[in-house]
Amino acid sequence: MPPRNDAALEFLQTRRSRPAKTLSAPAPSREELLPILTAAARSPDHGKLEPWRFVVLEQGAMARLADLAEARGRALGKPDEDIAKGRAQFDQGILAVAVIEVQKDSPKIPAIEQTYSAGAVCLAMLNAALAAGWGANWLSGWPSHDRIFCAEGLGLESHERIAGLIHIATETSAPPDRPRPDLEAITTWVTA
Ligand SMILES: Cc1cc2nc3c(=O)[nH]c(=O)nc-3n(C[C@H](O)[C@H](O)[C@H](O)COP(=O)(O)O)c2cc1C
Repeated sequence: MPPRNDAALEFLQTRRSRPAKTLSAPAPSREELLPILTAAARSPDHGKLEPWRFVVLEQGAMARLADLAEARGRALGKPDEDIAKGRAQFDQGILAVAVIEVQKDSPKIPAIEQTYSAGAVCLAMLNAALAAGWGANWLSGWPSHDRIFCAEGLGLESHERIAGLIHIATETSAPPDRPRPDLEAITTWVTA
């Protein structure tokens, strides 16, 4: 058996997100972000399709995306409350990495496995950012599922979608932990 990595196990057993709205400047520099992106890209990927890519949303992009979220909300006839929520994550955003699921044609790898891989990348990025000492939070929100927002705001093509917006910046407060799943209720041991 390889040696136990107690620090890694302890981190994985206690890690928790920091709500995006509690994050403040500074965000990681490009240099500081690279190891986080490297860790995220080291994720399980059946068939080595790399069915994902990253779009780093820096501070300068946030105001534009907030306005676009508002315009899309109005065009879609959404209630004011939803429009305010849709733009808030960009109004408050400091830096976020959009993990883009990029569906690849494959005779062997089903589309759903590419989706799972993109989700794995999101968690790997979140955990790498937390391990690096940043506050981080995986968000979606209705704009991230709106094709026109994705195309106009982030340049996504028709075979691409946002798997997650991983906000990364400086934590201001650690939230209380939330209730965690009852392992007994979700685990079945099959012995025969
Ligand atoms: C795909 C996905 C999308 C999410 N979108 C949001 C969101 O838009 N807003 C939100 O408050 N939490 C959202 N969450 C929940 C948070 O990322 C996270 O689960 C919660 O803050 C607790 O995470 P922790 O277990 O890392 O502490 C989302 C989670 C996932 C997996």
